[in-house]
Amino acid sequence: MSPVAVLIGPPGAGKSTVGQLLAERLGVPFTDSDTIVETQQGRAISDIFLSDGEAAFRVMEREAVAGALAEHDGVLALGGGAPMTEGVRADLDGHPVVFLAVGLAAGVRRVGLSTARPLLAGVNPRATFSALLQERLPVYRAVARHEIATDDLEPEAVADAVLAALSPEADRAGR
Ligand SMILES: Nc1ncnc2c1ncn2[C@@H]1O[C@H](COP(=O)(O)OP(=O)(O)OP(=O)(O)O)[C@@H](O)[C@H]1O
Ligand SMILES: O=C(O)C1=C[C@@H](O)[C@@H](O)[C@H](O)C1
Ligand SMILES: [Mg+2]
Repeated sequence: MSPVAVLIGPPGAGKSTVGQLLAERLGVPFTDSDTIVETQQGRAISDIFLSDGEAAFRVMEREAVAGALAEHDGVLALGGGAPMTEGVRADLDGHPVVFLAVGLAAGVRRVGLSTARPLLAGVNPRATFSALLQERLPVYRAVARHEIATDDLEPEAVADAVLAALSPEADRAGR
């Protein structure tokens, strides 16, 4: 058993929102590596960052992703930074990975100033988000089979685009 779709992308790309829609459409379960880590740890990711640090979180995240890739046969959304871990990238090989892309303006608008995202909780979330996009874009692209630009699409339309990309024909052609 393995996921029918794995969604990656920066914070605010819509992985959780679109992932749930997609799972409903396909009649399969949805899970999110962030939720798996929080459930296993019994605390919020912001608390894990605060007390254990990011490196410790990345280890927990890698284990959560590996487990879900092996066992979850629905839609899986990954934490925004998960593909930056080499072991996660190796584990993603062969899975139907879809990159939900979002530009700086839309991304910042969507994430707002939520303290639930520890990496963006600094003094200049816009600059942080911009640097994060630059660093991660090539990595997201390298691991994904498909890329969907979400800036001008409602979540329902993004779900449509993911379904179209994952249709057997498009998938075989790597489109
Ligand atoms: N295509 C979209 N158009 C407009 N708003 C969107 C779209 N996708 C998501 N949103 C909104 O943006 C916010 C962030 O979406 P979501 O939590 O799904 O992102 P995420 O990729 O899971 O982020 P994170 O990595 O932080 O978990 C939510 O308020 C959601 O309703
Ligand atoms: O972009 C990131 O590095 C993160 C995104 C969230 O999904 C969480 O996994 C965590 O806040 C880190
Ligand atoms: Mg999410």
